[in-house]
Amino acid sequence: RPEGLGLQCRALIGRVSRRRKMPPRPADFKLQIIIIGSRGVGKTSLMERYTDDTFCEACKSTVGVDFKIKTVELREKKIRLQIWDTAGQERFNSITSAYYRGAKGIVLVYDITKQETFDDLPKWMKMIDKYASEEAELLLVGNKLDCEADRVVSRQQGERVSSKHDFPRFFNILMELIHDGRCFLPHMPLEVPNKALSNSVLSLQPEPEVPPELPPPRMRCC
Ligand SMILES: Nc1nc2c(ncn2[C@@H]2O[C@H](COP(=O)(O)OP(=O)(O)OP(=O)(O)O)[C@@H](O)[C@H]2O)c(=O)[nH]1
Repeated sequence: RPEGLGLQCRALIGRVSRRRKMPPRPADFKLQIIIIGSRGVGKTSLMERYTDDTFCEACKSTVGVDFKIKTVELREKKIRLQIWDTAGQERFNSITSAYYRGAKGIVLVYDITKQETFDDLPKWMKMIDKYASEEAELLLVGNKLDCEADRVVSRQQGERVSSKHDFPRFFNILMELIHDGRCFLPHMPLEVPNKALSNSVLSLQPEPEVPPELPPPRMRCC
């Protein structure tokens, strides 16, 4: 064994273990996002594609709620996203509505190939008005753009809904995350009406880094 190798190894191990002890830089912001919309529009698929880059072709319906965490960098700020995926079935509304309050961003999804999911939007808007915080920002998303041949909801119809409601709180944070490229929903074909971006991410108050609330038992499997 060449002389000094043992020493070198020890020195390397020392360096590695010192590096391991370095605590990760805490997030500058914590952001809770909730994904809502009718059954089967692709809420879980959006979340899983975003957090794990996976796509499940035959997912089971979500029961209650599920969540995932992802940390992203945006404009040199570290943002820890806690993404809540909710069941689209009405019978879970009493459970899912409890998760609206803490959300800073709400992604409301419909399926461009299923008229009824678009017709359900007013029902979801009522849920938002009733349970979500006034400051929450909303993003309307038409999903399953890869099924263009089966489209029944036009882009203009989506645009009309967003302008009819004309929420001042529409889009801001979430649009920034999308436009950042690396961030929210980068791989999925989506339809989001075009609106100006804002500085709202940077105007958020920093929040202390606390562990997420305990999730409900995971009752979903793919
Ligand atoms: N073609 C296509 N299929 C999709 C897309 N997103 C989701 N799906 C499929 O649509 C089905 C429903 O997807 P989910 O993600 O489970 O839908 P969900 O909104 O979470 O459903 P619930 O939990 O019942 O509310 C699954 O078979 C997915 O594979 C998409 O963008 N394109």
